[in-house]
Amino acid sequence: MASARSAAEPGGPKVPPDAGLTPLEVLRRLDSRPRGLLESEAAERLARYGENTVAAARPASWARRLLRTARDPFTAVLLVLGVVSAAVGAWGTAAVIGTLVAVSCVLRSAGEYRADRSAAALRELVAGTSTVQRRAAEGAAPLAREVPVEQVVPGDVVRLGPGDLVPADLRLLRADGLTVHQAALTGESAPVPKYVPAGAPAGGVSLFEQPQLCFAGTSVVAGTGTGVVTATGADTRFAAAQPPEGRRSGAFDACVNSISWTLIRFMLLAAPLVLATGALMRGRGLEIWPFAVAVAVGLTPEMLPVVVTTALVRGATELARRGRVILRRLPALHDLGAMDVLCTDKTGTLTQETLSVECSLGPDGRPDPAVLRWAAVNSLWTVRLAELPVPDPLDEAIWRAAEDVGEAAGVEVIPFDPVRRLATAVVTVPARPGRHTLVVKGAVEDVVERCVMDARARARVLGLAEQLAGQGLRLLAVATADRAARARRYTPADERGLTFTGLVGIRDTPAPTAAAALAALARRGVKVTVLTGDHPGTAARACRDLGLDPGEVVTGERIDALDDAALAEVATATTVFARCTPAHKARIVGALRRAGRTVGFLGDGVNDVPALHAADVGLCPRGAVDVTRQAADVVLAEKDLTAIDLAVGLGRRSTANIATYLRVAVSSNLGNVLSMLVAGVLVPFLPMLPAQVLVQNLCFDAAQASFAVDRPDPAMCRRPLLLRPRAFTRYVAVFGLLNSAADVATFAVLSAVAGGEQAFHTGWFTENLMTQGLVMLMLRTGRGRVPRPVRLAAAVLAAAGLLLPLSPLAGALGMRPLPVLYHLLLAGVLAAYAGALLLARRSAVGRAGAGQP
Ligand SMILES: Nc1ncnc2c1ncn2[C@@H]1O[C@H](COP(=O)(O)OP(=O)(O)OP(=O)(O)O)[C@@H](O)[C@H]1O
Ligand SMILES: [Mg+2]
Repeated sequence: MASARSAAEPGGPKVPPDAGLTPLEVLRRLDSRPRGLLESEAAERLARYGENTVAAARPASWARRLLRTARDPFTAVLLVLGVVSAAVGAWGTAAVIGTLVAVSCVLRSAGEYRADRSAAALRELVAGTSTVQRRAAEGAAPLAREVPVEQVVPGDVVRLGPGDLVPADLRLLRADGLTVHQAALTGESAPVPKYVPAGAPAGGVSLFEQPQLCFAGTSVVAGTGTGVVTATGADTRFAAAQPPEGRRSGAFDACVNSISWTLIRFMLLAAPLVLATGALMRGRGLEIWPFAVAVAVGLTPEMLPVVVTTALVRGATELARRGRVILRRLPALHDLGAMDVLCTDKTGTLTQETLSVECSLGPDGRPDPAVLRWAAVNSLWTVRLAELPVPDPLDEAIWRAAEDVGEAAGVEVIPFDPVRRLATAVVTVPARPGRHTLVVKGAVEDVVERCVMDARARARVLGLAEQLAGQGLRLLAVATADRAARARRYTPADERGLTFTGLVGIRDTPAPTAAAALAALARRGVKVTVLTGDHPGTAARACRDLGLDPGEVVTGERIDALDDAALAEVATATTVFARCTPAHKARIVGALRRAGRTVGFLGDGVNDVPALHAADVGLCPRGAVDVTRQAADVVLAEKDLTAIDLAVGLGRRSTANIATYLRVAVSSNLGNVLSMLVAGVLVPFLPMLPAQVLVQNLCFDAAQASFAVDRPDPAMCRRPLLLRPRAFTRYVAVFGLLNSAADVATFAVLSAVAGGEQAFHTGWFTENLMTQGLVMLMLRTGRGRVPRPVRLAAAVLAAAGLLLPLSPLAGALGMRPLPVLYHLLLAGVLAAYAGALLLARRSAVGRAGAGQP
């Protein structure tokens, strides 16, 4: 990928985009034609100018990966402590810290590498494509075909349709109702219209405001267009704008960060505290710096990044294999586990994508095939006149049902957009020469509003719609208008003074696995809320068919009347929102998040993109349009909603394992630090040599990394699972104190049976490793058999505690063998400690901290 670029000419052909050139002049400068490039020209340009990718999209190198892992706060603090140690000449400490950092970074980047590799194959499935118009040979007809976005070259003629990502910087040649979302470049959240201005483009406005230019990194909200590529890859404005890397961090990252910073504050406090105690109580100076640093390092759960990555990679790989679910952002797995509300749109997600027309009714409610015929005229021309037809399930259903569409000829279209909820085709019919017929179809309320009819007739139509929607039908209202033919273009302002023609009812059947998936989510404590643009009656009925009680349906109009606080309250209590615009969907998601919920959003349309961005975790089916897939964190490779349930389960398992690691590691580290402070006062020598602190720490870390593959208590996975910093803090305080109490008891035993510095160091070392092994087995949450890696790690840890003082390494570590009596008494201390752990686990603090109800 990168090689093509390095061989490439920098810059590409120079076409100042705002130079006031006409479209033809732009084409000439790019050595292109309106009919598109030849395939051979495109291949030659691809080699010359390189692939159409921005540097950030290329896979990271090993060096970059390693550097990235070092950016984690613990690693940074450790590095600082290491550098300070080296500066004061404590080389041993500096070396051990260096080793800790290196091990953690290497393990972590290896994990990330594996994750990238295993996801790469699946990611191909969701890679973006674009439609280019090229010719096989001079004189051959141009052919519109999809190519991977990377293969778009300068001079290519590209077609755009709703849901497309603009693949490169473009100068428009034609456009129809084209609106694009430029937020990635301008921060402006409202979509802006793009068109080809009559005459040469006006100067003086900023580049992004120029209507004839579209930019890489933006996306098409509605309408269609054709444009010629002026710049690709690193030459685009998008590359120049250097978008912020990645996207917002989810709920899980926020929790881990909050816990991390609490610990870092503790660490920064621990070193000065040790120095001050040493100075005040024993009159010691800076010579105990290595000990102070060792204490601070002893507090860090250095393996946290490793455990997080390993647990995530394991979850993601299993998900890809079993559920064919692709995570575009690895930590999204945890957000799925924490999710307690899933907002979803309806058609194509909860109901089947293929729809079928069931009835075609006149204003009086009697069958009238003419209504369907007009609807088909509208469908046919809105699609035919689009630059890039995007198959719409409603339009497809209408074509299939309509037998003939008469002899209307299309003139122009005003494409559908989800805020207007209308699509209009302007046609001519042979019977009415010199006239234009506007054929409008769309949501019943929006069409009726623009029709000339009295209040009674309007009420009758709305009543009829209500009744049909109650049967679960999707409805399209059809209206027409007869106007004098004109050359001036039509706009939405022309959609008024219409004559109401009738209603088309379309059957919307539940997706096969939807009911089962909704039930499974309910069992897991995830509330499902439907946010649809459809009629309230249709939405309510579809929910009932899926076994979901719709309750009172809230419509978009009501949402507009609510402020954010009121909306949060309504959103928590509502199951179905109907007649939502894209902005409504995003507002509801935002309101739920502010109310403290962790929100997922599942949708497949362009109209779902703002909500996907607003959610903690965005999901979409694989068939969704490009922008939607880009906005989602999670892509369901198969149209099977039960995969969401699997993902939620795996997300919770991963979070539970990380929580176990944090609880065990932090509580025992905290206990150790407390004991060191206590021992610092009790004994006349350093309570533990820096090397001992660090070696023991290394042993703990290595053993506890096994929690990444633990099997947590199923009870933990039954509810949405989020690390709760408050409960966590209380938990580690209580268990830390218990741990320290066991240490102090050991000090008493040691002073009774074996005096001296070496004996103290050895005795405490042994006890520490053995209690650690015990805690690993007792503070994990799983029931039944302990997974082998955890069992093995705990056993090795305890054995190391017993055997290291007897080994040849003992001398180097400043340890010596201890009498049997000590070991017998130690067994007593351990038994008492185990009893205390059992009791504490059952207490309220123990249960809440372990995430149990
Ligand atoms: N191609 C179309 N032409 C005319 N009207 C349409 C078209 N597609 C949808 N509508 C109207 O707009 C309304 C909203 O549809 P839209 O697809 O924007 O909503 P949505 O939120 O995606 O709905 P869903 O939850 O069913 O997917 C529909 O109920 C329908 O009345
Ligand atoms: Mg939709």
